[in-house]
Amino acid sequence: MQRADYIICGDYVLTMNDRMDSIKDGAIAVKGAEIIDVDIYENISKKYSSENIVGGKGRAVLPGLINTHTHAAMVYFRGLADDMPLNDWLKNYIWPAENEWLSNEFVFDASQLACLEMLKAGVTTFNDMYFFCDSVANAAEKIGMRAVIGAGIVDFPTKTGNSADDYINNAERFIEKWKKGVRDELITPCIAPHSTYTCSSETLKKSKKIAERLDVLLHIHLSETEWEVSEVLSRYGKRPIEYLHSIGFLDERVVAAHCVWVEDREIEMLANHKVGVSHCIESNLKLASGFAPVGAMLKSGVRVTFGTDGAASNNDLNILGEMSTAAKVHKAVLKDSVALDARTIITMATRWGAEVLGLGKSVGSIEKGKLADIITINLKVPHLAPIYDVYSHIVYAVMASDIETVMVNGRLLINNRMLITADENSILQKAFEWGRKISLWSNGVKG
Ligand SMILES: CSC[C@H]1O[C@@H](n2cnc3c(O)ncnc32)[C@H](O)[C@@H]1O
Ligand SMILES: [Zn+2]
Repeated sequence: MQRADYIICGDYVLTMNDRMDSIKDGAIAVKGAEIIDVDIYENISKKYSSENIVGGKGRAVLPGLINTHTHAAMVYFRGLADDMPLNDWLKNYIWPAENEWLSNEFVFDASQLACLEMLKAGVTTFNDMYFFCDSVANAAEKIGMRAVIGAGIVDFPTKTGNSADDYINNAERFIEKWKKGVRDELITPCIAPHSTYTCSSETLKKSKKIAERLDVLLHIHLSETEWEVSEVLSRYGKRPIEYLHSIGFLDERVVAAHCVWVEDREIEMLANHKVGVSHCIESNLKLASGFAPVGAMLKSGVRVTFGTDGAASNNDLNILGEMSTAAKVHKAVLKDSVALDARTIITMATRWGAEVLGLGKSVGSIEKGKLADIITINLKVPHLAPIYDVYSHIVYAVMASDIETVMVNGRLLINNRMLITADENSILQKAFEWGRKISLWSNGVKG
C-alpha cells in the first residue's frame, strides 16, 4: 500500500484527456502537488491509503476551470456603471474611477475578493491584465491560486506611469521578479499591452520584443467593438488583426481577449499564428459589443477558451456562466443546435484554457504526472436530478454554489464551500469598506 496525501473520488471523474475523457466511479491519488494515479476507485483504494478522502458518492470531479481573461481587482467596481457601451463605460466611468482609487492596497484587497469569488465558482487559474500587478500576484499567492498576471501597458498617463516606457520598464521588472524559479511557482508573469487603440505600433512592438526575450505571454484586448475596427482602419488602413499581423505581433504566445469583429481572413490569421482566443461572451452581451464568430473560429482550428473580463462588465467571475451562455447563444446565432456541444465547451474551459496560457503540460486535465488542480461538484441537489449525462449537467445546469472542494497544486483551498487559506469574512468586510468610500465619491461626496 502506498501513501497518498489525498484520494479524490466521485461517481464521475472527467479527466478531459485525449484518450479517456471520463471514468465512472473514479478516483485520483494526489501526493504533494502532483496527481500520481487516476483509475477506477476500486483499483485506487487497493493501491493507496490516505487520511484525506475528498468527494465521494454523488460527486463529479473535474479539472479546475480556467479564466483566460480578467481584471481581477475590478470586482470593487462591480455595479458602479452599467447599461452603456464600452467607450462610454471606459472613458467616462471606469478610467476615472481607476484614476481615483487604484493603489497597491486597493488592488491587493480587491484581488483577494476576486480569488475568493473565482475559487468558489470552480476556477483554479486566471489570466489577469491590470495595474499594480505585484499586488495581484501577492493576493493570488496568499490565497494559493494559480495565475498568469499581465502588467498592463497603455500610452497615456495613469496612477502607475506617465508614458508607455514607464509601463514597459515596470513590466520588465515585474517579469524578472516573478518568473519561474524566483518566486511562487503558481504565479506566471506576462506582459499585457491593453489594445491596438491605446498602444502605438512602437509600444506593441516593444512589448512583443520583451515577451520574446523573457519568454512570456502577450495578453491583449482585440477586435472587441465595431468602433475599434473603424478606429484602427482609419489610423492604419487595416483591421485590428490584419494590423497586428502586419507588425509581426501575432504568434502562439498571444492571448487575445474578445475577437468579436473578426472577418474570415482574420480568423485564418489567428489560426495560422496559433493565437489563443479568450471568448468573453457575457461582457460582450452586456456592453452590446456583438457576437464573436466562435463557431467559425473553432472550425478553423482557433483555440477558443473562456474569459469573464472584469466584474465591472459582466458582472461576475463565473466561468460556468460563460460556458452555459456561450453554449446556448452560439446555437441560436448559428441556427445550429449541435454547435458548441457540452464536451467541446468543457474542453474549452479546461484543457484548451491551460494550453493557451502555456500551462498545458502542467494543468487543464486530470492525468498522472500533472499538477493537482481539481474541483468537485455536489450532484445531490434538486436542480441536478436526475442525471443522464454529467457533461450536460456541468454546462447547462450546475451552479457555482454546487462547487464543494477546490484544490490547486495539491493544496485544498476550498473545503465544503469554505475558503481555508484566508478569512472570508475579513475579505468581505474590506470589500464593503472600500465600497462605502467609492460610493460616496461616485455620488459626488468628498471624504
Ligand atoms: C491595461 S490594464 C486593463 C485596463 O483594461 C480596462 N478594461 C476592462 N475591461 C475592458 C474591456 O472590456 N475592454 C477594454 N478595456 C477594458 C480596465 O479598466 C483597465 O484600465
Ligand atoms: Zn478586458
